[in-house]
Amino acid sequence: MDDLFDLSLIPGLRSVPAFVDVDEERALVERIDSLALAPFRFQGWLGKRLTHSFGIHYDFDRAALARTDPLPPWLAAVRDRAEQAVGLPPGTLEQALLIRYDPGAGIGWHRDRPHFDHVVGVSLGAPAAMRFRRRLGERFERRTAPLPPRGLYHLAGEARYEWEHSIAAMAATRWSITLRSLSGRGRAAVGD
Ligand SMILES: O=C(O)CCC(=O)C(=O)O
Ligand SMILES: [Fe+2]
Repeated sequence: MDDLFDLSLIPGLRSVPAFVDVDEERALVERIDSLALAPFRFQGWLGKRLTHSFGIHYDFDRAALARTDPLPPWLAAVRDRAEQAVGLPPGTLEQALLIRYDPGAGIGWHRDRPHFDHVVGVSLGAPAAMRFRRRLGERFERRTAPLPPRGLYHLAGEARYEWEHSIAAMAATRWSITLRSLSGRGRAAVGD
């Protein structure tokens, strides 16, 4: 874990700058693009980003969590390495959410659903930045973390639970692999 470093921006936010190499990035992008990516749905709204989930599926329309197709081998391999990189036990990151942000697509301010606990992301394609904010009285305290292509980030603790995050609309295409563990609430929701 020597290459995992604390961005020092927010406790709980850590990164691995070159988690995948250029050849692997190209292969992963091809794999993601070959999936049936669908516009992200939120309470009847269609988002601009395209997504596909494995392992666990969260249906925002029905606010229900359910098990879905297991991670295919190429994705399970990334998941296994990500767990090792951040020091989580094997099999902890049960959900993989694949996203393609075409030009104009981003993700608005949010905290990830309470059904999930650890959040580990891998960035592919165009560089982006993850913006963080947390309310401080009348205003927001803000931080910005770079999301370089091929890098991994880990959100836990304060960065995960006390801060909201967002990504501004992209100018060029970015793909991401977001791996998440289930919280106690999430495990109860899927019937574990
Ligand atoms: O694309 C990313 O790296 C972040 C996605 C995200 O924040 C989410 O799906 O909750
Ligand atoms: Fe998120």
